[in-house]
Amino acid sequence: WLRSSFVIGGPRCTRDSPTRPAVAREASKEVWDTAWDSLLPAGPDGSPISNQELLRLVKDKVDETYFDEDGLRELPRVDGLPRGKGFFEQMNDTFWLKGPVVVAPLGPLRTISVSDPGMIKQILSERELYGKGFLAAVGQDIFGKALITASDRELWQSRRSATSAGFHAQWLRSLTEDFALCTVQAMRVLDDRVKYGEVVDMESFFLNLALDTVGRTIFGYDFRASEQPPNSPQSPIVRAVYRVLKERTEYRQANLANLLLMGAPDALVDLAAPSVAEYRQSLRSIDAVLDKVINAALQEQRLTDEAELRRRSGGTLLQFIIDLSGKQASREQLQDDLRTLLIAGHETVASTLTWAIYELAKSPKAMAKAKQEVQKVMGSRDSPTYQDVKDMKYIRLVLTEALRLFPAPPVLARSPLKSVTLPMPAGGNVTLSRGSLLLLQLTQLHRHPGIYERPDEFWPERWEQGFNSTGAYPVQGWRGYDPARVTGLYPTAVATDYAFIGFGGGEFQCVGDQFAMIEGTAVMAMLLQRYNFKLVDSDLEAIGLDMAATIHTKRGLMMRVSRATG
Ligand code: HEM
Repeated sequence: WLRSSFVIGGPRCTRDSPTRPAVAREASKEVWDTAWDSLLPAGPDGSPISNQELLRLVKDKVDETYFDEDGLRELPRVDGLPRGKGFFEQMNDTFWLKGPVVVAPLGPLRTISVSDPGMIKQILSERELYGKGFLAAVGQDIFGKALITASDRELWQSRRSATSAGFHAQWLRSLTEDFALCTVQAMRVLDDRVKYGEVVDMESFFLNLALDTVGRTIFGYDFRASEQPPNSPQSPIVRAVYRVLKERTEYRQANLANLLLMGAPDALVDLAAPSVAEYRQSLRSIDAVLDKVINAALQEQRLTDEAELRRRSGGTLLQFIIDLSGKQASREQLQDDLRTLLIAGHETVASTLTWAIYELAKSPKAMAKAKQEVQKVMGSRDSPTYQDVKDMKYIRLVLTEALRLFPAPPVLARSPLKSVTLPMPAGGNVTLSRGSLLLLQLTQLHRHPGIYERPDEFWPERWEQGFNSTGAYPVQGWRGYDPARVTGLYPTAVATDYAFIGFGGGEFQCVGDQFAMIEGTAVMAMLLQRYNFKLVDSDLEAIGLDMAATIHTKRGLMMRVSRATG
């Protein structure tokens, strides 16, 4: 999808001939505008952008192409990427050629891609001025109306409060033990494969492990994914989860019909699109499990106040939400919340761990340093504590650096809820109409040559000291990075003045960021303590990259894993 945001569209249509009589054009424009306004009127300023209103994005493109009406005329355009190069090189070239703000086609729509930290800061930190627009609409049949997709502010606010209260400090601390238990379970299977000298797909390993951790900690269900053969899970529920993930990341890019058929009745879908029917069946299987765990949590319900709940250690996030809110949240709402957490908290963590082990295996110095840290902090203990996670700073920087290079997701989408004027990095302003589709390009921001020294290099130590704008591309107004501003487990958007937004920033910042960092650090430490890792092929071109909801490999991350001695 990300790739298509640059590539789809082909050559731009030519604008209207200048010889066309201006009067006729004005008249037809008036008819055209009136038709749109009566059929699909723009909503009032500040209101959520409805799915129907999103169709007005097509109008913007037609206005530009046929009526030469284009408020974005001053911005550079991208029609496609240079061929025959790797993804990151292509993004780099585009940056150098066109700068950090470009207009790019996405099928029949027009997008504005941004990779300047100042503009991104303005977009992410302005409360209530931007919604998630297009991407929220596209994801609604998967996530329902929960945090990621709730365009209605009141609903989003209520789900955000309920969920983020659940991620309280006491619970987060107690999670380290759960993460360790899941990792021990996964390592048992890994040990068998290591014994027989098999090549292991570490991407699948991490996906399975991250599914088990989310199941255990968020809603108390043991998927036993780590016990399944990688890439061909036998349990129907694990298969269903992966089928839904695939829908999110692959099928929709490959076949737009899947998306168009989402509202169609089952009988029609069964006939017209077996893959959509299969996807719907998978969603139903997941909901059946969620129904079961919600029932169990309701039976256990002990209504109590938030202060008491915050002192509680252990238990699942679901139990917390149910004990806090009683029957305020409907069963349907709880299902949407859980499906959102299941998907948002699973693939992202697995992707970060995958790229972290890839980079460590490529960098013997970083690997040795990481292993030394584990040895120093954990000694002969084989499961980390929360204090260990805090003490293993280098491992946390390894994860941060992997997330900088391979952000998950690689793009954030936003749409202004009313017309906004944004200052441009090189001076001047750009005015965006309500509903415009903004794409914040994390892959470019995180490799910005004016921010990061040797931007494409894996170099976790860069986060140990402060840095300011450098090199041939100075970034006006960027405050620089100061480690003194890091208060939690990783450098946030605020600490980096929006140069690193691996967990987003502003009001929609990731609700599971601490959860993810604790999990990532505990899992990585346990693996480094027990095994050595060697890449079968380190070349990214050979591994193959798929840009989707996360950056994942085309064929898995194949590694030779052996038991560490000593
Ligand atoms: C390394 C792992 C993770 C990464 C890189 C990550 C990244 C992100 C990012 C960038 C956003 C902001 C999206 C936007 O602004 O449009 C986000 C939001 C979110 N994340 Fe994460 N995430 C991770 C782990 C998790 C985990 C473990 C959970 C839950 C268990 C989670 C749940 C969510 C939810 C619910 C949102 C939506 C928040 C809202 O809109 O209020 N994430 N995540």
